[in-house]
Amino acid sequence: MSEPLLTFDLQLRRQGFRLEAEGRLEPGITALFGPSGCGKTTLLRCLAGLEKASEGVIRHDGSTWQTRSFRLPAHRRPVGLVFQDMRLFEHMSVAQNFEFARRRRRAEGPRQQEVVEVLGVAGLLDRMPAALSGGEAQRVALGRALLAGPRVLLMDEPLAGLDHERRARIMPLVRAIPERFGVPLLYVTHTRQEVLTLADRVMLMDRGGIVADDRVADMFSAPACWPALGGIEPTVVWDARVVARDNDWGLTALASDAGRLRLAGISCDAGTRLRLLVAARDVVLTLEPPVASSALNGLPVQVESLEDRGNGLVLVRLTAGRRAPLWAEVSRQSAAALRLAPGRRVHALIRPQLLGVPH
Ligand SMILES: Nc1ncnc2c1ncn2[C@@H]1O[C@H](COP(=O)(O)OP(=O)(O)OP(=O)(O)O)[C@@H](O)[C@H]1O
Repeated sequence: MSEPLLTFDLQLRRQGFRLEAEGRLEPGITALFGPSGCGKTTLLRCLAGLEKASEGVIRHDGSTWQTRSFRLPAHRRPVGLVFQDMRLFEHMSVAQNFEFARRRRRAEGPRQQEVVEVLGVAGLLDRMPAALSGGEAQRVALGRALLAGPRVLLMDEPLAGLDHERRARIMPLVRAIPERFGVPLLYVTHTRQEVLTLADRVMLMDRGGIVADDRVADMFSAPACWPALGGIEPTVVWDARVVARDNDWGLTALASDAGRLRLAGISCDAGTRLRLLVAARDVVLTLEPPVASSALNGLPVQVESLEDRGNGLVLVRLTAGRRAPLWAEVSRQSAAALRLAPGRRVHALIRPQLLGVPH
């Protein structure tokens, strides 16, 4: 596993609320997810040095930002902040906003040309903030944060004010940041879809504490986490990589821990990383590999355990390929007919859903 870049062990007391959060930020995008009022924004503010009453320790890549006796002021922490309300300087053009950020730099930062190109804002440089749409302003805010040369980017529901289409356009840009600029991102969101499409990891927060921190695929596949993720139905998330295109049939072949898969209706280059979601109700079990079926994806699987849901349905935990988890929901009658029991090998026909942004 890669070295953590940022570690924290923080406490803060307010009337009716107590933050006691310990964790670490890994490279890539970490979604900070949890119910309203659990302390997500407060944690971001503590990391940025904006909560004077916070106590505890923050270390970043060999340097110390905070201990019991020392506190690096907010303006000296190499942190970029992007909020929903993005606070561009209204009296400066986009180019001047960028220039201001570049002058604030204390260390190396990305080239403006690269940031402008990645965020697609070349045509906006002469505009004033008041003349930008919500999506444009958010891209400019992101550019400004990047040009200040942050070592950690903290984003608090940056896309919450945007409609679905604008979000969908900005998400791949956000997704590209850690790799392109070498900056890890802590991203507060209320939206499960954003967690699934954007994040490498999820930090689950509840009542002021970090209650779980894991890879998205592991978190979403674990029943113990389903209530905290908003009561999702049994589901697994698999990360996969495009290995080939079959242009005759318009199919894309993917490699995943579960085995080889094929998807229709997408067009991606070999090597593109994708994320798939497979809901238990989109899995059909058969004793033999299907001879004739319209399902594109059939995998040999092994039964791990069964849970009678009490409503005529049985939830079956399976493993596929290199121990990729899979859930199937079948009727009690089907479970009996297939003689499902731990260790039994059967076949699963699955219908994976592709999640928005390449990973
Ligand atoms: N300025 C403030 N003064 C006093 N209490 C505050 C202040 N800001 C937030 N709180 C309280 O601190 C707790 C944590 O708030 P915080 O905004 O960090 O939660 P959150 O998880 O970000 O919520 P949301 O998802 O609704 O944005 C809540 O109980 C909130 O009411």
